[in-house]
Amino acid sequence: MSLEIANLDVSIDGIGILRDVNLTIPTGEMAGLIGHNGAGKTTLIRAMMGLLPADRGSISFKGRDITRQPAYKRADMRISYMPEDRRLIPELTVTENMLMPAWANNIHDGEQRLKWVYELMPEIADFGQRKALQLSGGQQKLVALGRALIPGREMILLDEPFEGVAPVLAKRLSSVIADLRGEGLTVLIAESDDSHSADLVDSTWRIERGEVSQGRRDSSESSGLTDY
Ligand SMILES: Nc1ncnc2c1ncn2[C@@H]1O[C@H](COP(=O)(O)OP(=O)(O)OP(=O)(O)O)[C@@H](O)[C@H]1O
Repeated sequence: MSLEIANLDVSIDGIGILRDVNLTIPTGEMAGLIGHNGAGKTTLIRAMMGLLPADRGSISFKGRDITRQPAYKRADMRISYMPEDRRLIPELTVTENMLMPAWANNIHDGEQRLKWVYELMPEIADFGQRKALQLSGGQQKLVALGRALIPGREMILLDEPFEGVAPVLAKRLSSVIADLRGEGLTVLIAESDDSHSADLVDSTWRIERGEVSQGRRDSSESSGLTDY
């Protein structure tokens, strides 16, 4: 098992947000985390990244308890995430933005990994010398995915990657994520509904008011999602 979250409680400013979360993803699999706005997707991803402390419970990655490991250690473990709001540095070029995590985390083969990312997404190589502020929101999402892939070689957490992206670019993002299959990467995709992730994932988890339950795909259901 790659990721194992057990009995996790997380609060923000003393208000309980996540309650008794249990979630597992086997190594190399893709999982969907589906929940409405405010359900707790970002909070769970931030807790997994070590950006929010756990009140109770544990987060383990490849058998190692990382619950209280500081956030910067995630890059050492090759875990990375793509924030919902992209967080590119507008005045830097696309290439500089992509290499930023390599510079910040002493990743020595960053340039080599960048080359691989550019092969995966040739369209972003084409605007590598442009400043991030010159790109559309959807193009910035592609760059943010590429940037997450520089350190994220074991696991990447994608926070609403399709949100606000025009259909044609969302399709492209889906196909890039599908191409990651076979790379041995463990992937979590948070989405408000499963419209883009349904065809990508091996398992689906639903989050509602900070509580997580496992769902499965069922072709007989029009929604495509059924509770166990
Ligand atoms: N900094 C904060 N201070 C107080 N409450 C917060 C903070 N961040 C999130 N919350 C609360 O935590 C709950 C979960 O929010 P979260 O952002 O994790 O949801 P989400 O599923 O990612 O939704 P969205 O798609 O809207 O980002 C919400 O009720 C939200 O109001």
